[in-house]
Amino acid sequence: MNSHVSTGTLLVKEPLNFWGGARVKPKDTKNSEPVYEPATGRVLCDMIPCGEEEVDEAIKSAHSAYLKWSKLSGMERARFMLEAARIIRERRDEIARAEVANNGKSITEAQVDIDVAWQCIEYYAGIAPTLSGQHIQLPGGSFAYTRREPLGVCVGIGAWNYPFQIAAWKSAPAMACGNAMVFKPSPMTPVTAVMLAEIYKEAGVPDGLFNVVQGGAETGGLLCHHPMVAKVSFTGSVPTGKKIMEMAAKGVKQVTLELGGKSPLIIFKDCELENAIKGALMANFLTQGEVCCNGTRVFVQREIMPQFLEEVVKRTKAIPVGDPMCEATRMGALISKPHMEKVLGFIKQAKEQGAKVLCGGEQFVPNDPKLKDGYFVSPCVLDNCRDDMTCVKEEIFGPVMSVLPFDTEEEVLQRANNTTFGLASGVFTRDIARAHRVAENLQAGTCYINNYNVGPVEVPFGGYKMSGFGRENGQVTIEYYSQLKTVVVEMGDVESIF
Ligand SMILES: NC(=O)c1ccc[n+]([C@@H]2O[C@H](COP(=O)([O-])OP(=O)(O)OC[C@H]3O[C@@H](n4cnc5c(N)ncnc54)[C@H](O)[C@@H]3O)[C@@H](O)[C@H]2O)c1
Ligand SMILES: C[N+](C)(C)CCCC=O
Repeated sequence: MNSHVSTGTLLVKEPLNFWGGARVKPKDTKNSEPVYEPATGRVLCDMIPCGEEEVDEAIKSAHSAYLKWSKLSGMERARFMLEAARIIRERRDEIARAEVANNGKSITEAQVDIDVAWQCIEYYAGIAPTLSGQHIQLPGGSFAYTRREPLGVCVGIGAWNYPFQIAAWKSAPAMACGNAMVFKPSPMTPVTAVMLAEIYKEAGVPDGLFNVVQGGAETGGLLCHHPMVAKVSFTGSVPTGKKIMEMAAKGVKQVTLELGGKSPLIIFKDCELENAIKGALMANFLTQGEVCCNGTRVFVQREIMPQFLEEVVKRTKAIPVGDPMCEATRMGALISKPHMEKVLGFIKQAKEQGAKVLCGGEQFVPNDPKLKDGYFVSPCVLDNCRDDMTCVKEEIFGPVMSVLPFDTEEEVLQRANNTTFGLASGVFTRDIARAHRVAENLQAGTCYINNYNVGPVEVPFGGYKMSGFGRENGQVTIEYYSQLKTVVVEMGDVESIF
């Protein structure tokens, strides 16, 4: 793949599976599915799902790499990981362009995603040498110690909104702890995970340490049920997350679930309004609104509602939508035609239920003829929303902001928490005590104070309630990719009661 890919030019012909240290041709092409370039509607490549035999080969390849990798010291693992991070930095533009062609997000955002990916690998490379156990003194000179050990072969299953970044978020902590991984990207975005696999190989990790199998639900099921798999880390929707948990339960495998959300963003009248407006845009329109932690329920204190709406609508209308490979574009195309239709359906239903469209919410056809069949939707702000409307209750996963007025802190907290989701939340206020009180009382895995959707790799990310459990990023994720062994050492004689 070259770094000069522009919209409408990329065709992917190479095999997209990777195990044993090389790309692997699919055994059977009969269930092949076309993969589209969202900006043009053109076929980019075929996704050919892996069957039982291929999944088994990939897992066995991972297991043999695990036996070698888990015996390395943290410093040794870190060296390979730092080299992988360096190669990603070097190939940033090429990977970002492939991501844009496959996902439809703007090149500006894709470049940030690739940066976050290498930062994540670099971060966990830094942690790998620090992994250690504890020494516990016992009576009579005896003692115990703990060893932090890897789990074995871990499976990563990804969503389509951050394809490369999700693969890095899962593989980096897994590898730092001494595990191997078999990763399955979404069938809609099969292109870039295999680039990560090639980069790890180039960095010198053992063949089989990071593998990619392509496929959808069936392949995902084969991975979850495989007896040699110790853990499944899943990113995707709540309904699929429930199935993953059921499958993992059969083999008593550990699970991390990074699921969906319908997060509240609360804007108090004492906020710095300019920042709150920028925050609301960042909370809703990154990656065409296809972001799990988006703050799509924007609660605005009644007194500042007119100014907020005027400015937010003005700036939403000014968002440049179009060719995602252009530097000036700030919003690209949605992932697929059915998804675009689903998002437009949510907007239609919102209007039927009484919401007022202040801007956008329509299919958008850019002037450039090559984009005429792309899946573009103009970013939408909905007013007159009520808590019982579908657009306020369900995850739309598109560029749709629902704005809701509120009067008091107590009231808004109750309404913000009135959801089965709990991924993220946000609050804008100048009152420091209020900010921390609200953060404490919001039922969500993350609360942003006076910002939204910033995601440094050093801080843990994950859900409360039905948005899942386990964490990605931050030091705590080590807990989710390792297990603790206790070794008890007797220095005297055995005292037996028998
Ligand atoms: N919390 C997070 O970190 C996070 C991040 C990104 C996306 N998401 C969520 O992901 C969703 C959008 O992604 P999606 O549409 O790809 O989700 P999805 O649940 O449809 O699919 C996710 C992955 O699961 C696989 N899969 C589907 N059925 C399966 C089964 N029965 N067994 C095993 N694997 C199966 C898919 O092939 C895909 O790889 C949204 O709800 C979004 O909020 C969450
Ligand atoms: C926008 N963040 C903070 C990068 C999170 C992306 C992960 C969820 O879809």
